[in-house]
Amino acid sequence: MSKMRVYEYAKKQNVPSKDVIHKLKEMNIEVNNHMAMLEADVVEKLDHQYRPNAGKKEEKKAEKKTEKPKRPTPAKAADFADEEIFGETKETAKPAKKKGAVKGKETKKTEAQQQEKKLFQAAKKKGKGPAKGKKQAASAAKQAPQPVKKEKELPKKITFEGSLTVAELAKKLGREPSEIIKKLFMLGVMATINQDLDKDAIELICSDYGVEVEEKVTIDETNFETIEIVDAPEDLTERPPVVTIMGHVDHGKTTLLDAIRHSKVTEQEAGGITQHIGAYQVTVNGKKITFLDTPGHEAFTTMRARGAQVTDIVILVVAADDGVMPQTVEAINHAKAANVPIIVAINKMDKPEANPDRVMQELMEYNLVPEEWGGDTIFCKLSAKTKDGIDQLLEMILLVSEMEELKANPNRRAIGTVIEAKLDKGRGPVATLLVQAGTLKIGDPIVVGTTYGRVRAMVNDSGRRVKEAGPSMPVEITGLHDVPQAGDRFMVFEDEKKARQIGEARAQRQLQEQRSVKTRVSLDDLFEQIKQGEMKELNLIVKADVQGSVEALVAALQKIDVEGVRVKIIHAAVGAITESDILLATTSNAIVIGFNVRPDANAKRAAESENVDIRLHRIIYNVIEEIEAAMKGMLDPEYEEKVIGQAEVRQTFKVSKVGTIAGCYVTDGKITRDSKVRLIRQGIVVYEGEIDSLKRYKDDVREVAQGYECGVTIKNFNDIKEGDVIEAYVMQEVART
Ligand SMILES: Nc1nc2c(ncn2[C@@H]2O[C@H](COP(=O)(O)OP(=O)(O)OP(=O)(O)O)[C@@H](O)[C@H]2O)c(=O)[nH]1
Repeated sequence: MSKMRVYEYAKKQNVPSKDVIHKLKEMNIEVNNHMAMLEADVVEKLDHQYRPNAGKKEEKKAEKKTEKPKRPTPAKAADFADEEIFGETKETAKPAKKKGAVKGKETKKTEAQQQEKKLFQAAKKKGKGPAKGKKQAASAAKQAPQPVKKEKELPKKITFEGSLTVAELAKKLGREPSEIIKKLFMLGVMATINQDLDKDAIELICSDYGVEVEEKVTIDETNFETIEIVDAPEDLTERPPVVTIMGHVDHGKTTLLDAIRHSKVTEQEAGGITQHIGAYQVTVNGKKITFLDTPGHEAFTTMRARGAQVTDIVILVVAADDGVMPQTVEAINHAKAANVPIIVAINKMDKPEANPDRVMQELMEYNLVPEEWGGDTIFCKLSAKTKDGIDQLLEMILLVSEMEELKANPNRRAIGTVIEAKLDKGRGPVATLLVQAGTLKIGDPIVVGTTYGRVRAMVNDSGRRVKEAGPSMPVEITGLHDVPQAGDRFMVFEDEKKARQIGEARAQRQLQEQRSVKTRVSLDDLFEQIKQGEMKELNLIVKADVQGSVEALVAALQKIDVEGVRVKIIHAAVGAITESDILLATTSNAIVIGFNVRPDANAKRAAESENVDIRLHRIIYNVIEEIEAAMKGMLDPEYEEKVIGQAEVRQTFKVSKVGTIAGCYVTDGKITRDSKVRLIRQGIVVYEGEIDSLKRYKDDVREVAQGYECGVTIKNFNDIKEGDVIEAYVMQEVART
C-alpha cells in the first residue's frame, strides 16, 4: 500500500473525489482538496471502507453503464504501467498512475481523461460494425461523460485451453483484434493478430476488461500416473500406513512379518485363513496398518523403478547379535533415496549375545540416531521369535504414521499400484492391488498397467470376498484381460469402453517406448543436461573391492567441485555390482562406478535393458578425472588410431606451386584421401600430417587400394624421398570401456 492523492484514490475506486472526501470526513479525517496526499495507512483504512461496498458498486455501475468500464488492473498490468517505456501512450492510457501527467492541475487531468476516452472510444468504434458512422463516433467523443453504449457486451467469463491467438481472444471477448493488440502494446507486449498468447497474457487482457478467465486443462487419461489429484482437505480422511520391512539376510524380516501377522491377523479375522496375497493388514488399537509381504529391498526398488511409491514407512530390521551389515546399508540408502521414514527394529533381543548399543552406535554413521541419544529415529528393541516388543513396534508405526499425516479421499474412483500379479489356471489373470486413493468396488471398469478389465471378484488378505476396498487396503482381484506387472499403476474409469480405450492406448504407447531409445543419464550427455539446467545433482553408486577403496573413492568424489553440480553418493558398498544396484540407479537416475569390481550377469543384463551407465575403473584418479571431466563437459570421445594401409615411394616429382608429388605403390591395405599419414624413412617417422592430394594418373580419387600406383602430396611437407614409406591411418572413435 502506498501514498496517493485523493483524486487518484477516487479513480482507483471509480468514484468521484467528493465521495472519497466525504468518506474521509466520516472517518474524522479532514480533507478539502482532491489533490491532498493520503498517507498509506489512510489509504488502507479507505480500502476497508470501500471493500464492503465493492460488490454493490459494481452492480450499480453495470446498471448505469457509466462512461468507463471498470478496469481492474492486475498486479502485472500495474507493473507494466509503472514502467516508463511507453511515455505518452501510457500517460494517456493510465493518467492516474503517472504523477507527472497530472501535476496538480485539474485541467491537465481533464485533458488526460479526455484523451484516454478518445482512445478508448476509437477502439470501441472499430468494434461497433457498420451501423455506427464516423460522425456519430466523433460526436460521442465530444460529450464528456459518454456512456459506452451499444458496445457488444463483454462476456462474464471466457474459457481457453492451452493458448489463444490474438484473433481468437478478440472473438471470445467480442472485440476487434486491433483493440487487443493496442492493449497488449500498452502493457509492453508486441503482438500480431495470429500470435499465440500464453496464459499470463490472456489473463492480463481479460482482467483489464474485467472478464473472468478459466483455463481448461485437458487431462491425458492415458497417462494417469501423472495426473495430480488435488482433493479438497475436507474430503481427505486418515488412511493406514503402508509398511515395508527391510534388512540384511537372516536378520529376521520374514520371522517378524509372520510374527506380526499371526499375533494380529488371526486374532482379528477369527476363522479367516491368512493367505498370501502380497500384502496384509493388521489392526492395532482400532487402527489398521498395511504390511507389504515381500521383505527386502528388491520388491521395494522394483516398484520404485516402475515409478510407484507405495511404502510410507520402512522398518529396518537389524539383528542385535550381528549389527549393521552390507544389506542394512543398502536398505538405508534405498529408503533414503525414496525419502521414506525409517523405524529401526533391533531384532533377536532374546539372544544372550544381543548387543543393541552396538547396533545403535553403528547406525549413527548413517544418520540414524536414536531419540534417547538426541536424534529423531525411532528404535524398537524386540524379538520376532518370542514376540517381545512387537506391540511397541506397531504402536510406533502408528505414531510415525500420525506424524506423516497420511490421508486419502475414499470417495473417488480408485487408483493405486499392483503389488503382485500372476496367471492362475482356473481364474485367469490375478492381481493384488493396493488401493492408494478412492474406493475400489466390484464391477469397476479398470485399467491396470497396459491391461484393462472389470473387477470381477475381490478377496482380502484373509481370503474373504469383499465388495469394496478403500485407501491402503490390499485386495486380490480377477477380471483383467492380461497379467500386469508388480509396480504397475491402476485407475478406475467411468465405463468399460473407456477403460478398454485407455488400456489399449497404453499398451500401444509402451510398445513405441520400448522401440525408442531410453533416456537415462550417462556421463557422455551429463554436460548437456547440466547446461540445460536439468541436472543439479549427479547421483552416483559406488561399488569397490575393499572398504578402504570405498571410503577413499567416496571422499575423493565428494571433493569434486564443479560449479552448479553436486555429487551425491546415494549408495557406496563393498562387492560386485548387483541387480539391486542397477535398480537403485534406475530409480535415482544414477551412474554406477565399479572400482576393481564387475557387474554380475544379472546386473549386466539389467543395466543394458535399463540403459544404466556403469563405469569400471582400477585407478581412483581415473574415476575422479572422468567424473570431473564429465561434469565440466570435457568428456571427449575416445579415439584410437587405426593403420589402414602403406605405400612405397617409388619416384618423386617436383612441381612448382604443388610441391613434391610422390609416385607411390600401395603395398598394403589402402590409402584414402582423408587419411592421416606418417612418412617413414628407414624405420624412423620423419613427418606426421595429412594428405593434400591423392591421384590416379590425372584424376583425384578417394582411395587407392593395394597393388595400385598413385600420386600423393602431403600437406605442408615436400621433403619426400624415394624409398620412403607412407603409412596411412585414421582416428576411430571407440566405445569407452
Ligand atoms: N533367536 C532369534 N532368532 C530369530 C529371531 N528372528 C529371526 N530369527 C531366526 O533368524 C533366522 C533368519 O530369520 P528370517 O526371518 O528367515 O530372516 P530374513 O531376514 O527373513 O532372512 P532372508 O529371508 O534370508 O533375507 C531364522 O532361523 C529365524 O528363526 C529372533 O528374534 N530371535
